[in-house]
Amino acid sequence: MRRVYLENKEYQGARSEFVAQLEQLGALEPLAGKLMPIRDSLGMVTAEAVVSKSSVPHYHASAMDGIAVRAEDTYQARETNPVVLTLDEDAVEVDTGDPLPSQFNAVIMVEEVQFIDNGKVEIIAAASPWQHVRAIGEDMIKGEVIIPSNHTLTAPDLGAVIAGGIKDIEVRRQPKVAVIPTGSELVPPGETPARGEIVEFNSTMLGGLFTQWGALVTTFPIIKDKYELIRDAMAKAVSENDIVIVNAGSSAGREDFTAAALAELGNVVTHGVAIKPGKPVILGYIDKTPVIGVPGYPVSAALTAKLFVYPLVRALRGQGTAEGERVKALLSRSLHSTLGMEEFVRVRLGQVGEKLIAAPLGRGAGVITSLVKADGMLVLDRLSEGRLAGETIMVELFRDQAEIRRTLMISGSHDMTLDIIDSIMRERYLGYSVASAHVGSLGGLVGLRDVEAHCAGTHLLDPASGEYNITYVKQHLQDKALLVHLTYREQGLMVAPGNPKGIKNLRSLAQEDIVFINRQKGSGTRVLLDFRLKEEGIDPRQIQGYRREEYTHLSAAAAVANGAADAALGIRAAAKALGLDFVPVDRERYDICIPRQLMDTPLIAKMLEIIRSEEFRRRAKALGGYDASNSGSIIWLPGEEDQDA
Ligand SMILES: Nc1nc2c(c(=O)[nH]1)N[C@H]1C(S)=C(S)[C@@H](COP(=O)(O)OP(=O)(O)OC[C@H]3O[C@@H](n4cnc5c(N)ncnc54)[C@H](O)[C@@H]3O)O[C@H]1N2
Ligand code: MOO
Repeated sequence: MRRVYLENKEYQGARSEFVAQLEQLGALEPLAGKLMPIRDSLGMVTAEAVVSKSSVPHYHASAMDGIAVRAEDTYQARETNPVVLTLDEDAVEVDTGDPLPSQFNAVIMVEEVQFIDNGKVEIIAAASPWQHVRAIGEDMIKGEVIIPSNHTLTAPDLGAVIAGGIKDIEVRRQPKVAVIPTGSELVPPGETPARGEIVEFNSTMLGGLFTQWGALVTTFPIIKDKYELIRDAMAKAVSENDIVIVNAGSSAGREDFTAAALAELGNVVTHGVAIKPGKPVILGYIDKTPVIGVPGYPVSAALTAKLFVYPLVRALRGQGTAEGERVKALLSRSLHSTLGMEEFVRVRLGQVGEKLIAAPLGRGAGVITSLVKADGMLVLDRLSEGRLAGETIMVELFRDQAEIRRTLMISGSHDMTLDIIDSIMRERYLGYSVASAHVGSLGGLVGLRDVEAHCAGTHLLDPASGEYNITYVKQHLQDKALLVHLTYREQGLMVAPGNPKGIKNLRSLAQEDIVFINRQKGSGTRVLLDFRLKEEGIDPRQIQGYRREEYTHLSAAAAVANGAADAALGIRAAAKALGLDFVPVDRERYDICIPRQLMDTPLIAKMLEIIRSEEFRRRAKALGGYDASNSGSIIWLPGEEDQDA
């Protein structure tokens, strides 16, 4: 019998309920302390306050190189009335850190002392008592608390503890967390997966997160989707660990056993929370050990670990709850969300003038690279159906803002050469990078009106003139922006290797035995196709598959590669990437539109330098189908006569 019972609990409520039940069991008490050498304690949490065993300094010490004196002897000293002191009687030479001889109470810096003959010195200014002296206990006093309890130890903390005369301190035992990867389709890292098999990587990612959070991680070998195996692994893990994570098998599939096994051995508090991704998460415990079933998709796994496991690790370590830093940002494009679900969206961030712009990354729960690229994460409230482009949203930061200010935000149409700009930027200017927010050519230009990116990539053909981009920039940005050329790229028909159907040109698409796949309306490629069909007098209705649409060059290429279509219009680089043949149709101009007010900013200057470099041209050419020989030339400046590259 297949029993499907996924709840849909509200997130905050589900988390509080789980934590409350664990607290009631006494499962979240901070772990006991153990004595540990201070040198090994970085990042550990103190189990008790650390009290200084000695004062620092433990003697009155000279703070400067100079002479120790009795302040009273110097009170009469003036420039007009120098006081002469006899060394080894009224004064004694000392160096920084030396004990201050007991008969003295002040130090005069050597620069202010005039050495004269016969062991005499002359001074021309009065010294005040205790000047340039580090008195006993200036830093810490014996018996004083140097480090409080439940404090996460930093590098200066370790120094201070040693200065206080202490070698070993009581730090909390690190929570032991077991990670059990499950799934019959999984193969260990390094093996080549057959069709239907997946390389197991979640346990490495999850283990890494738990290690960063201060846990000691044990990773189990891959457990097959067999009820008894999962149950037994869970039982073993619980007996040896403080927290147990079972990865995958959390949902409603025929081989999803985690919840049932947990129910047999212990208690399931919640199965299913209204969050996206991460919905099928399982929260429960066996005896006093929390057991969390995190979903198999990597983004769901990482997110549910952060939402539900991180607070437990912190509690066991004796740390309070932690909230990441949140800042206001403007959304670069509209996002829809499901009413009733709290949705977490990874974003790239860029600072454009005064505005922080958030560009959403891929939302699929299986897209682990969205976590790799993310600068932060935003939450779409469960009571909202989405947010519009330009709305202010709160973003939790993953990177510091200084780094974000070194990010060039390019919106508009995506192109593979933007990745080259990013690579060169990172190689030449450490800490700098490029974030691209794909909103389509037209969307990019419209966004520049409100300066929501530093620049935008565009390849919009004006069917009236046969010219690229200029009309559109004039129309949407008037004299507020200029156009810089990036590259020409070849558009053509992507066909199966060897071109088995003998496709020669656009006219071939009208043949009965040819199945085409199109790009979405509004894309530059679609505009180009329709323009050329009209030019050649081909009726779209003659083309089989004209109404089937793909959204990117690569997905159109993939449709040809897997036989779903015989041809698609796209750039040569996409055909090359998927090993397809290519029948050239046209060359289109891809330019970058830059708001005038940003022309002199360092990020734009760096980009221009990069796209004018030989290296950029060479790497673009290597992609196939690109001609960047004029990259960086100014195509159009407002107020000037139109000109072409
Ligand atoms: N009918 C329904 N189907 C699904 C639902 C649902 O509510 N009803 N939920 C979907 C959601 S949301 C998620 S998330 C996934 C979670 O599924 P499971 O936790 O059962 O995980 P699996 O199906 O076993 O795996 C999903 C996916 O992730 C890959 N995976 C698993 N473990 C690893 C690993 N250690 N390393 C790398 N990749 C891993 C696995 O191969 C699958 O591709 O269910 C949806 N379905
Ligand atoms: O909720 Mo699932 O975790 O989106 O992929």
